[in-house]
Amino acid sequence: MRAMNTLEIACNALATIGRECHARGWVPATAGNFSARLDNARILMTRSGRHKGHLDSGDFMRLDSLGQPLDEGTPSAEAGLHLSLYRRWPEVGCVLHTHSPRATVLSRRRGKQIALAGYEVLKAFDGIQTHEAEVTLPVFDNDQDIPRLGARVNAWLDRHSMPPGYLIRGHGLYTWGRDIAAAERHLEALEFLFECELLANR
Ligand SMILES: CSC[C@@H](O)[C@@H](O)C(=O)COP(=O)(O)O
Ligand SMILES: [Zn+2]
Repeated sequence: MRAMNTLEIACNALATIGRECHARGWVPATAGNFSARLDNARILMTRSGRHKGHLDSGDFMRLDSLGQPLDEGTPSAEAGLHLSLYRRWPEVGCVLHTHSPRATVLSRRRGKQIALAGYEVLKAFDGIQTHEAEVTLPVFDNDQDIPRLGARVNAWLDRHSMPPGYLIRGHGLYTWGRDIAAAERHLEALEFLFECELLANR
């Protein structure tokens, strides 16, 4: 049997994450977008408007590091937010954006950031070895103008160390990792922590 190439492996892995996220209600009604770094020059990105629970290889396209399409079609409307993260951190290999009810409700309830502290599951994040830790997620007001939203995100990231993700108010979560598995782990950990925060502050 022929071995799968990097592109096929990434498409399959992101499609699997899409199915799992859809089953959990985290990517309703075509919401969300996913990407993975293929190599130094190319990013694999979901096409705009595709249902993330039913992704196949035709639902992805490749972009160069500046966001120029390398395949025909229209990439995610939020591709610019993904590309900024890849440009900022060469070690980032995958970016996942989801619209879970928990992330949406929590982002509407709180101020400009959410602090997560004292949880064992914080150890799911790279570099954290104890529950006696705190991570802070910024919350940005939503904006349909993605370059303008991206500029606000970048201004915050310029002044802080890498968070495990960020929330967009009333919209959803962006998270990432050094590879697809790490980004998925961060997504699951953050969703668990969001649920804990909501349960604790009903
Ligand atoms: C179902 S509305 C969701 C969109 O507005 C957007 O926020 C989103 O996550 C998906 O956009 P897409 O262009 O398909 O990547
Ligand atoms: Zn979205």
